[in-house]
Order: sequence, then structure tokens, then C-alpha cells
Amino acid sequence: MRHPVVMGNWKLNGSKEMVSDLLKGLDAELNGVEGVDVAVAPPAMYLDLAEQLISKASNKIILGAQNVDVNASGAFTGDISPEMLKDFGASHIIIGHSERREYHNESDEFVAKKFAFLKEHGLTPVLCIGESEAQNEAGETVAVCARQIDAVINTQGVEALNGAIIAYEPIWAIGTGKAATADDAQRIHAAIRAHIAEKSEDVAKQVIIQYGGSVKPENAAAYFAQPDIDGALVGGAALNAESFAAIAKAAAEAKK
Ligand SMILES: O=C[C@H](O)COP(=O)(O)O
Repeated sequence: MRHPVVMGNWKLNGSKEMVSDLLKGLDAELNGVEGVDVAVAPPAMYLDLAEQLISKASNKIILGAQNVDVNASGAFTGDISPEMLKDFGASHIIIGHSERREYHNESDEFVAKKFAFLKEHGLTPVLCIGESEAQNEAGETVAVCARQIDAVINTQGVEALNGAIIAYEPIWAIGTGKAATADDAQRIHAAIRAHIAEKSEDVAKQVIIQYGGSVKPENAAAYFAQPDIDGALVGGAALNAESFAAIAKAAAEAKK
């Protein structure tokens, strides 16, 4: 049985006050919630503050981050290494988000390098995959997702996916309010799992596949009722403690 993981990607949002209010609010909302791993990925600037607040929280909140570099140290201005993330207690690291692929020209191969580097340092990659609207309309969704996963499998072997998280995020559903239907998302998640199973059924069975793209408290339960949807990567709704906790509670309830 896969343990659900609900992660909030705060993207480029935050201030000291907001981080403090959101984490304190989330901690209060999570009282009594069991059976789901809850993670947050604040902007790197706020990891220190988030680590301090999480250490004082009554409920377990996993600290994550939104990106990592492929270098350990040196002349790489603006970049952040796995050891730096570990230094602040961040364990679940988002890589390959479509916003990084698009605005920073990150290729499948570059994202796969990040994946390997995180694993090497004992961190959990949250590998984002997903198709554009045009690719969706052209019926290329599964092929695009398979190609993005194969960049990891072909360089590191399918076992590299053990302990990692895949986040299926159709790009057209991100921040648009135009979420994939639960049935469509399930169909793609099953296809992604089947693709991994071609290499290893054991790995396919255990790998967490989150759905992301306009997940809200109102539609979350429908996703989590699907057998191959093991959690969510949440953007906008993760910026509100009550909404984000409601999504986490829906996952805990559905996967009991
Ligand atoms: O990483 C999170 C996703 O991009 C989803 O964002 P959203 O929930 O605002 O659509």
C-alpha cells in the first residue's frame, strides 16, 4: 500500500510573515490528521525560517525545496546544492517543474542529472512530468511523460525511481483552474505506472505518483479516490493553510 504524499509548492511567493502564518496555521489544521505525508516547498530564501518553525510544530511537516543544482560547490552563481538543502533539513526536492523547463530551458537530460544528484545525496526527488495543451490535443500525453521518465531510467536504471516521487502535472492545468478530470488523470497515472512496470513491476507498484494542476479542496477527494493517484503537488491552494490542510485530509481519508 502506497502512503499518500501531499506537497505544497509555494513557487515565488512568501515573506517572513507569510511563512510564519502559513506554517503555524498549517500545524494547527493538521491536528489529528494521520495517514498522509504533508510537505511544503517554500522559496529557498525562507528554508531557514521554515526549518525553525517546523521544528517547533506539533505535527509532522516535511520540508522540501523547489529546485537544486547539479554542482556541489564552486563558481555557480545563484545555485543551491543538495548539501545546502540538507543543511536546512529539506528532504523532498522538486525538479523538472514545467516552469523551470520552460523559463530556464531545463531539458529532460538536465533534470535527470538533478535526479541522480539528489539520490546520491540521500534526498527525495519529486520529478515533475507532464504535457502541454498542444501535446495533449495531439494525443501525445503518455509519450511525453514516458520520455521524461525514460531520461532517468535510461541513465540510472529503473531502480533509481525507488523512494522517489513522480508528480504528473498537465501544463494546461497548472494555475488555470482547468483541472484534469479525475478519470483522465487516473488513466494517465495508470499508463505512467504501466510504463515503469515494463522495466520493473516492483518499482512501479511502490512509486508515488502525485497529480498536480488546479487541485483544490473541492476536487481533491475525487483524485484520491483513484487507485493510481497517490497524493498531490499543490500550487495556489497550498498558500492557504485551511485549503492545503483540507487537501491533505482528503488524501488521508481516501487512502485509509
Ligand atoms: O507545483 C504545483 C503545480 O504547478 C500546480 O499549481 P496549481 O495548484 O496552482 O495549479
